[in-house]
Parts: sequence; C-alpha cells; structure tokens
Amino acid sequence: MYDIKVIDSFTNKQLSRLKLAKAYVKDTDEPYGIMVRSSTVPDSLITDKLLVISRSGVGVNTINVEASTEQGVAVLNTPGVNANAVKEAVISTLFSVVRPLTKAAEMVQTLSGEDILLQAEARREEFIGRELQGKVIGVVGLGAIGVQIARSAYDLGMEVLGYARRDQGLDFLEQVDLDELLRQSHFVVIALPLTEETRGLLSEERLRQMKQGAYLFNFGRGPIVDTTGMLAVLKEDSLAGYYTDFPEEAYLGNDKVIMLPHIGGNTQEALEGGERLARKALSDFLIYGTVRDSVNFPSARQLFHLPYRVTLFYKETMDILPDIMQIFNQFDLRIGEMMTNRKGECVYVLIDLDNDQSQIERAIEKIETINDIKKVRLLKRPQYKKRRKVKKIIK
Ligand SMILES: NC(=O)c1ccc[n+]([C@@H]2O[C@H](COP(=O)([O-])OP(=O)(O)OC[C@H]3O[C@@H](n4cnc5c(N)ncnc54)[C@H](O)[C@@H]3O)[C@@H](O)[C@H]2O)c1
Ligand SMILES: O=C(O)CC[C@@H](O)C(=O)O
Repeated sequence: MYDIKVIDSFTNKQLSRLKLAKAYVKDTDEPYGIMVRSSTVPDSLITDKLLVISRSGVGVNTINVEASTEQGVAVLNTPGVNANAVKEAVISTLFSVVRPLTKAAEMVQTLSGEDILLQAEARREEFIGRELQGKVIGVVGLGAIGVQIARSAYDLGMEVLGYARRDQGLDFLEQVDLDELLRQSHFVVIALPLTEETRGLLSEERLRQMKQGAYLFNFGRGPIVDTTGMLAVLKEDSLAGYYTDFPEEAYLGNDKVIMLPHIGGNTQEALEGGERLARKALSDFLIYGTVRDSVNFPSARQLFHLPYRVTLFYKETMDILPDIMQIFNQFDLRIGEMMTNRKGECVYVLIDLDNDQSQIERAIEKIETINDIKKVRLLKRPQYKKRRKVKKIIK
C-alpha cells in the first residue's frame, strides 16, 4: 500500500483510480508518492521513503529536482498536455492588444435610444485597431507551446522568428539568435521553462534591444523577465506593453502591464488531460516501474511477464552494472528480461526474474550497499482477475 499526498485539487474520479496501484490519498509528511499541480512541493517531503512526484502540467520549477534525484525520486510531468490551451491564450492576448473590441463593446453598453447604431458608428474612430497579418512575432523557446504558437502565428500571416538552443528544422519560422529576435519583433512571446539558465534572461539590457512600440508576452514564468529592468524600460515608453501570466506586486497599477492569474493552461480540456496523465504516470510507475515523461529519470518500459521485477536507479560516477550483475550471479538469480536507459548521468534499470522472493530480497540488500545506488525496488507482477465469460443466450 502506498500513501499518496495530494497537493492542489484533483478530481475524485482520478484520485479514486489510484487504488488500482494500491495507492491511497493520505495527509502524511512521509508519503510514497505526491500528486501536484503548480504549488511548491516542500523539500521536507522529499525523504528516502518517497518514490515519485507526479506533476499535472509541465513546469517543475516548484519541485526540488536535484534533491529528488539524490533520493532516487522520479519527477514525472505531462509535457504537451496544455500546449494548445496556452497557444489559444497567447493568440487571444495578441488580438486583444491590437483590437480594442472589449472596450468598444463596453462603450456600446453606455448608449441608449432607437438610433443606437448611428451613435455607435459615430464613435468608431476611437476604436481603430491594427492587424497581426504581416507583423513580426518572435517566439522564445520552441518546445510544445512555442512551436504551436509559431505555427498559428504563421497561419495568421505573421512573419515568425524563433529562438531555440538547437536547430529545430521548422519550415514555418526563421531561427535566429535571441538578440536578433528582440530587435526584429513587434511581438515577443516567452515560452520557456524557468531554470538557472533562463532566470533573468530578459534582462534590462535585452529589453532595451526590443523594437520601439513592441509588446512582450510572458507565458513561461515570471522571473524569466527582470522586473526592475522591465519597470525601467516601460517608464521610458519604448515598449508598448508587458502582458504576463504571473502577477507581481511591483507591476500593480502600471497601466502598461496586464497581469493574468496564471491561466494560460487553465482550460477544462487541459486540466482533465493533465490530471489523467499525471495519475496514470504515477500508477504505472508504482505498479510496473514504467517511466514515460520524467525530468530526471530516463524513459523505461518493459512487458511484465515474470513474477518479479527489480528496478534500480543510480547516478553513474563509474560503471557499476558489472558489480550488480555479479551480485545477481552470487545469489543464483536468473535474469529473464532486462532493460537499461540513461538520462545524463542517471541510469534506470528494469530486471525481470523468476526466482524465490527471499533470494531476490537478499540480493537487493547487497545491491543497496553499492555506492551511487539511489533506489532499489522489488515489484510483484500484478495479478489481474480473469474476466468471467458471459454466455450468450440465444433465444
Ligand atoms: N502559463 C501557463 O499556464 C503555462 C502552461 C504550461 C507551461 N508553461 C510554461 O511554459 C514552459 C514551456 O512549456 P512547454 O510545454 O513548451 O515545455 P517543453 O518542455 O515542451 O518546451 C520547453 C522548451 O524550452 C527550451 N529551453 C529550455 N531552456 C532553454 C534556454 N535556456 N534557451 C532556449 N530554449 C530553452 C527547451 O529546449 C524546450 O524546447 C513550461 O516549463 C512552463 O514554465 C506555462
Ligand atoms: O498547473 C497549473 O495550474 C499551471 C500549469 C502550467 O504552468 C505548467 O507549467 O504546465
């Protein structure tokens, strides 16, 4: 039985399905698993008992991934699940800054009388907009979200520039360096994760390179844009505005800043999809040791035919697999199937066996003494009840 701590709200429908993995929601300080959305996972929960953190969503800046890796805890997420939602939010904010439709509709509500159409038309000049077609958009970060935004902007007839660390080979945009992108774009959209590398990437110096009258949209994370720098640049009237999904007190009352309450991915479709994938990823990890999307574990999947599976996670400072194999031999364990995969210096191994459980447990005790080993688990092949055949009654 696994105790699962649930941070943030998840639907009962998904939480009740955890029981398929013998996992049950419990408010404990020492869980085996954590389900979370964008709230911070306290470091105190990352104990050696913890096996997995499953994030419904993409950004993992609220999870101490380094500490998790040290404890052999898999940090799973659901990349791509909210990319369409964020893309649609970005496209609608782009339209909202060039077309004052909401303001125009509000004005109409102030009118009265039979000739309301004439009165309204007389004020049309107050609401002249601009078009996106033909303008330059720069997309910073070409992952699931960035690529979708770039593609839609291209379909709207915009000229699309993109910034990524590697050539993405996309034919609907021109990849340029960040400084060039900032100089050329009328609209710049940030679709990056928050990392040590991206924190403050949009520094005052970089913001000053932006085109006169350009807009910046931040749907990545707040600290990617330097707040002091942004306030200074906005004061000088070089930027037309800053649209951010991450409210900051320093921007309150600034009429050039529009802040949303972190709702880029906040659609019913994205939330339901994220919850389902995060719950399933957690269940599959607990039952089978399977890893699909993780920021610190390599992906791993193997059919579970034999009665037992040993999963091993280690940070490789030297090749320890021969030592592990030697222990398996010493305890006369016959490996049926095995797979190994790596992510950077982290290695994850699945080994399926058909031996006596106590024999495997003794081998595990010895494997746990090897330096670099972060986590070893012994899984039993799940026994699914056979479905009863339903006899067809033919009248
Ligand atoms: N506003 C919201 O509600 C919302 C919703 C989803 C995601 N996000 C944010 O958007 C981020 C991106 O989401 P995604 O689904 O596109 O993730 P993703 O992992 O598919 O893409 C991230 C991209 O950023 C690139 N990248 C990372 N560091 C970089 C750097 N220093 N320079 C250039 N490129 C770099 C990666 O290579 C990757 O291509 C998330 O991490 C999250 O912070 C926000
Ligand atoms: O979980 C959320 O509510 C927002 C998710 C979003 O910021 C993400 O990184 O996927």
